Amino acid sequence: MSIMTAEKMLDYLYGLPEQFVKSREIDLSFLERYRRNYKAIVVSGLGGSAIGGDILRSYAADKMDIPVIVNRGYELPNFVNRDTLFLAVSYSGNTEETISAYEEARRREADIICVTSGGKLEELAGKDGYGVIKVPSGLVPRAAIGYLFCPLLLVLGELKILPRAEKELEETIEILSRLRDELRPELALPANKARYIAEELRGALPVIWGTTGVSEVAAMRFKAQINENAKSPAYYNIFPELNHNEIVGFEVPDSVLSGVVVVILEDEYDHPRIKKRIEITSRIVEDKVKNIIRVKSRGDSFLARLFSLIYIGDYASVYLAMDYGINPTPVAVIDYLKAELARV
Ligand SMILES: O=P(O)(O)OC[C@H]1O[C@H](O)[C@H](O)[C@@H](O)[C@@H]1O
Repeated sequence: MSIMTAEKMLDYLYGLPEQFVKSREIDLSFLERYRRNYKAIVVSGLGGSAIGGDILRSYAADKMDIPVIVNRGYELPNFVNRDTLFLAVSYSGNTEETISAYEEARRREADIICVTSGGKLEELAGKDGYGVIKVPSGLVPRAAIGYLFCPLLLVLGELKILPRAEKELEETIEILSRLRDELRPELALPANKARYIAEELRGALPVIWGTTGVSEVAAMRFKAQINENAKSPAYYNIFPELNHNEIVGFEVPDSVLSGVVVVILEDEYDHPRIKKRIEITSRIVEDKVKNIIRVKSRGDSFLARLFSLIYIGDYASVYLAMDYGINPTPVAVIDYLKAELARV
């Protein structure tokens, strides 16, 4: 494991708690004209910029009386109209799907706020007269998850669509600050949970399981971080859904399953029936796969618990990259894809 190749990404990871601290200083005075009764919130973005929307969606599920929808594409659902608050999130500001969705939201006369570090999105929003929350540049989108999520939470809090989450943010900062010491590269196995997970995932096919609620988004994030950082395939699913299909897929010959490592992301507040499902399912698959790793969330509040799982997964994905001798930061194949798309 060489720290050199991953230095940049490890620095970004280390700085995550400070992203929450800095985000609390965002000037939200522009929100005066957004004080309306919206019928829906739509967050539009891709990859590392969309996941903040998913966190908001799951966080808001038991707190809001209007829906939060996450849109990952060029087009918008039919319901989007002038009663919609449309949050366009793109770290670079240049993701074509998000720009297309933004333009569609403008045509539908939705109220729009952009979260970006610049690019075309900032330019368009400036020209069209919409609010822009500018986040610091110089990171990669997936490393800016604090900067990209916090504004969504703060905007909805300021507009009284969601209760303010100051205490939750405080606890999240505390838990992440503690975790980064426990997960730092210098801390060896087995005490370092992220290094342990990476070690187990090396040479394996990662299958990540979360649960509806807190760990669902963490599972989705971990899968994507393994893809982009470690350049490895990975798949995710959630309880109870996976008990109705994926669980049947463990009857194939050993040769197919012997390379699979299942990571289960658990939360103390998981529904009691979900806890039972996790136990039974683990028993069913444990002799068939290479290993099962169980990871528990930390903290009390929803945000702290969710971000604790995200943080462990983020570190594990970078350690997996290091174990493979891969630089976690560049994503050459995505750059290639974008260049090819730009030609047509
Ligand atoms: O946040 P954006 O700049 O809109 O980028 C959205 C996505 O674009 C690319 O595909 C990157 O490789 C992803 O990591 C990123 O999350």
